[in-house]
Amino acid sequence: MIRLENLTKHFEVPGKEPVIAANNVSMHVGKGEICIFLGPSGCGKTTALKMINKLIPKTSGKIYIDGQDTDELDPITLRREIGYVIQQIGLFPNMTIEGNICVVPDLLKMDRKASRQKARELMEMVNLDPNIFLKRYPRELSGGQQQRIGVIRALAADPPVMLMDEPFGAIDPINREVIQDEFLKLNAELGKTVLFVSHDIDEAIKMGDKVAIFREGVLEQFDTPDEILANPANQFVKDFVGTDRALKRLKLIGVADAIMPFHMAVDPEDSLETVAEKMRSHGAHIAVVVGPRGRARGYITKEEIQGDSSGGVVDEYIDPIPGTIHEGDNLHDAVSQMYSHASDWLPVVDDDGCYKGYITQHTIASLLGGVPRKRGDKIS
Ligand SMILES: Nc1ncnc2c1ncn2[C@@H]1O[C@H](COP(=O)(O)OP(=O)(O)OP(=O)(O)O)[C@@H](O)[C@H]1O
Repeated sequence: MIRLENLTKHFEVPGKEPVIAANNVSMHVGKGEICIFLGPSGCGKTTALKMINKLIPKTSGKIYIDGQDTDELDPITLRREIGYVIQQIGLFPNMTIEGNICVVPDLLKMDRKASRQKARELMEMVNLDPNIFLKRYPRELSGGQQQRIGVIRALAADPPVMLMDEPFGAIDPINREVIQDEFLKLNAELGKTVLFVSHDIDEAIKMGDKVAIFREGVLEQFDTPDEILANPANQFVKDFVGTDRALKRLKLIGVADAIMPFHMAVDPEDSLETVAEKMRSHGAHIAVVVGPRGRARGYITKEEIQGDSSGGVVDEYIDPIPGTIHEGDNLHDAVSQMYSHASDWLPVVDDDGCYKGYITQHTIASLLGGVPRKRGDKIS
């Protein structure tokens, strides 16, 4: 969808050597992918982004969007295809929120009624009540709400490509997490191809299908977040991603993908003999006792029941569960829970609190030691 070929930018500085802000940068970002431009201050992230919508003229190289050489497009036509979101937001203070969102559709003379309806839909998608906010002015919104409007405004004309320059950089950490989640959800539905500047490695890991790490205009590594964390290309990338890169990888793996392949759900009235056999055949150390409504009521261990030949039932050996983890959480959340409960395993539950299976520290450790993973890979 977006292809950069040897993209280069030299800024001429009077009386000095030119600054090389982009040095032969080549990459391809597929349709619907989110690519994060990451790197320290001054490494050329913003310059690379602004060359794509011609806010900064390139020195050399090529930029293709959907196979089209952007040299052949005038800047106005090009920018119609590209939504642009910046940290400073830049809403027009004298226009209502509705007016702000519909600026580009109105300029493009798109159907007024349809664009206003679209504005309402987009607002609902980021949890802003259109009946309350559409008629307000930017100063009547919080910073986080204004930034949501900045994102919606860029999406209003339905461009296939979005350029986002540290869009959530000025938002406090808690709201930033919320707005990141909202954006991911929104884009899962809209499927835009997104280039997103950040200097926050955690944001990059969370948001990016691909991450491009820059240093002094050079693209040092371009890969999936997990590949970058598992196999940094050089010492610079290794230092940049941090010494806790193994722990960061935990955020990339969903709890649902690490559930043990056997559920080991047993009934309180099951005989110990049957359960012991079931555990033996699966090599399981734990079985989870599930009540009539599907909730995890407790657990039993292999060690506890293996010497019992009294013909008893599971109910006699139930220990309380150490806590639960939701199937939609990630392994970082799970490990954190395990440590806080001093447990090496956790039962996984769904929205209704029903038992779905369990995860163990041992499996998590072996997942991290294995080959880099793509989002959605399951354990085998
Ligand atoms: N108009 C300009 N004239 C000269 N040098 C410039 C100009 N614009 C940017 N630069 C230089 O180009 C390099 C890349 O700047 P750029 O703004 O792209 O970096 P960045 O990675 O986005 O940084 P930050 O994270 O601080 O925003 C820097 O060394 C910067 O000083």
